[in-house]
Amino acid sequence: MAQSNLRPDLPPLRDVIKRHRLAASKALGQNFLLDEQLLDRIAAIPGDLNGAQVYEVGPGPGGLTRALLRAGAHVTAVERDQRCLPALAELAEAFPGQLRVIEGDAMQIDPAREISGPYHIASNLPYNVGTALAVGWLTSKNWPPSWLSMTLMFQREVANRIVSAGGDSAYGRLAILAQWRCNARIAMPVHRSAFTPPPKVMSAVVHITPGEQPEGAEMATLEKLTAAAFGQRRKMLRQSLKSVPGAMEALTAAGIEGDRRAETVSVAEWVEVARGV
Ligand SMILES: C[S@@+](CC[C@H](N)C(=O)[O-])C[C@H]1O[C@@H](n2cnc3c(N)ncnc32)[C@H](O)[C@@H]1O
Repeated sequence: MAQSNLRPDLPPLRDVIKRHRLAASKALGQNFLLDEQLLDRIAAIPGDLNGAQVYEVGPGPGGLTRALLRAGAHVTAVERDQRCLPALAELAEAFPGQLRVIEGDAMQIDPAREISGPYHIASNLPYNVGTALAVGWLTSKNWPPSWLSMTLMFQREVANRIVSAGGDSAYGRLAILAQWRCNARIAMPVHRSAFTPPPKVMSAVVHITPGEQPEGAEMATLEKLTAAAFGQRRKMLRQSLKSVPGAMEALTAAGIEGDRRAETVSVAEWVEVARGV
């Protein structure tokens, strides 16, 4: 695959935004990152991207996109806001053959259909659809999935819910979904002041890589169990799991006492229960 070590001189992102009149739209979750050093650090999280394929949701004026391109990645980016397309076309010209922009709604797009071969996902996600997109990629029917890693910006609270190891209020279905067959960690906290305009909340970049799917455990069973247990998270498991056939027997077989609550059960223990249902 062609690799680019060229570092074209690019105009500052502030100038791009001004010239293309990209006033941030709240409805589209637009909070732009303009600090190129920070963007280069985010683009470095997946590791060496030289010649790699990357899928990006919401390039906006192209801050993260240019960092990915500088790292030598071949980027397929989906942007909903038409106003950003001329700025992205300029970026594509500066990195010939490295950037393809799809105008559309990422909720309607399956990256595996757009990119042939494995790819990384990297995005400063629009907050209104970020969790739904990540859940879609995490619940891929094919395992290992076609994505090699995900480097995703979330509100800090959502990031904490993804990486929680249990025992706290952040722990729930999202943590289990993210961790039962993936490794998930917070790679970088990002202060709200790094964004233009600054959002009300703090953010964090989460790095997720696929692991082995545990044998004998089905995602549908895991979802059923955790929906029941975390839907009534203050209750003891012997109460909250009553509605799931076979759950009590599986709990006993896994050596988990019925008087425990959902958030005290580790991801590995939930997998063990799912195996037994
Ligand atoms: C938080 S901004 C990030 C912009 C840029 N990547 C950056 O880091 O500065 C989110 C971007 O996602 C775009 N967006 C919002 N909803 C989208 C959707 N459903 N599909 C594709 N892009 C979307 C917005 O227009 C915006 O450009």
